[in-house]
Amino acid sequence: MAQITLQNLAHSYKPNASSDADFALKALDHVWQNGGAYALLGSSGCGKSTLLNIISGLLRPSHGRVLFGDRDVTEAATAERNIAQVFQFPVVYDTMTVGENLAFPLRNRGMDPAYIAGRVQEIARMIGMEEILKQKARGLTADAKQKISLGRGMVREDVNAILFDEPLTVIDPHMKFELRTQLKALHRAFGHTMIYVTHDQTEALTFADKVVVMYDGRVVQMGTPEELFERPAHSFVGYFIGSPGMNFFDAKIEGQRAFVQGVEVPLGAAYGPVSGRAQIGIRPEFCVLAREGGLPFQIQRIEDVGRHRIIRGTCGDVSVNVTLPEGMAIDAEATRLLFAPEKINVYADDWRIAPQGEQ
Ligand SMILES: Nc1ncnc2c1ncn2[C@@H]1O[C@H](COP(=O)(O)OP(=O)(O)OP(=O)(O)O)[C@@H](O)[C@H]1O
Repeated sequence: MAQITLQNLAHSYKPNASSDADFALKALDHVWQNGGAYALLGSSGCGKSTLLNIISGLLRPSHGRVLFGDRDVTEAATAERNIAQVFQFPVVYDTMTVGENLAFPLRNRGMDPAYIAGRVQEIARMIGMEEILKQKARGLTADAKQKISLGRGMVREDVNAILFDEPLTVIDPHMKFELRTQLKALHRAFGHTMIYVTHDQTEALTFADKVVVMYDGRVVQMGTPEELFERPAHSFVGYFIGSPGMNFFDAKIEGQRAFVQGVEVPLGAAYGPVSGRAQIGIRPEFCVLAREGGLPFQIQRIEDVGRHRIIRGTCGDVSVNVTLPEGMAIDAEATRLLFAPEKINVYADDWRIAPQGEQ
């Protein structure tokens, strides 16, 4: 296993890239710690596959270096990098049995047969396939075949990293949770460095210790699920993480106060001068309906989403979502919206700014 370091890495598919817009992956420096479980999250086209392909060696970056431990592998082919990969669609040999498929990467490297047998048993147990090890893969469902692909991705103990590219795409929705849980268990048991690409925030947040959020070719934040929720570093993270995402208001910031639509909103901490477009961001979970104070609020509709309800409304011309906790009644006379001051984040040109005194 190895720590993976990306040094001043960037990639353009164009031969003579000049502007920022020409880069599918904008310059980044980043370290993936040995043994970490990472998710690479972002919407379609933000550069996730480009980054993953550079790490796996399928794509040579136009700028910068990739290190595995101390070794510069920028020019090294995939086979030399000693990584396992699991793709969107199952890659399974139909003519082989389930057990032979799982054993394939080990046999290929001439490992000891007794070791292979033990390791295949161990993996089969973890993916729930012990009973069908002798069955041919032909005729198995797409779910089952993808489970084999996942198992085969995990079978080698000596890989530098395991890369997953949207591995649950073909999996039935009710199976996704089970497989994610299994992957998490496999990570705990074997401690491999794992990088898991997805555009699904639930998959990212349940799988990873650290989530790397990409937007428009840039890594905009790398953090724990809690950090992404509490302190989104970029407005995109605020929108993208959470259901529904964060509410944003244009604001004027003065010390420990914001002014939104002419109304004073107390902040949880003091801020220095803000340059650029200033906004405050507040999650729907931290907004409260009231009869007085705060901003004028008009309810448009109420959605029941199981355990809680979401109130969709407006403050002036800004659409706002409010999450109403389970069991709480809606006050029909509430026409104002209050925010929990300590839960408000302040943004300048989409980037979060730290309040005074924050480390
Ligand atoms: N081979 C290529 N040649 C030229 N442009 C490419 C190539 N592959 C990707 N791109 C462009 O690079 C950008 C990033 O694409 P990439 O596939 O890395 O995004 P992604 O986040 O993985 O998207 P998806 O989730 O849809 O796979 C996109 O604008 C895409 O059109």
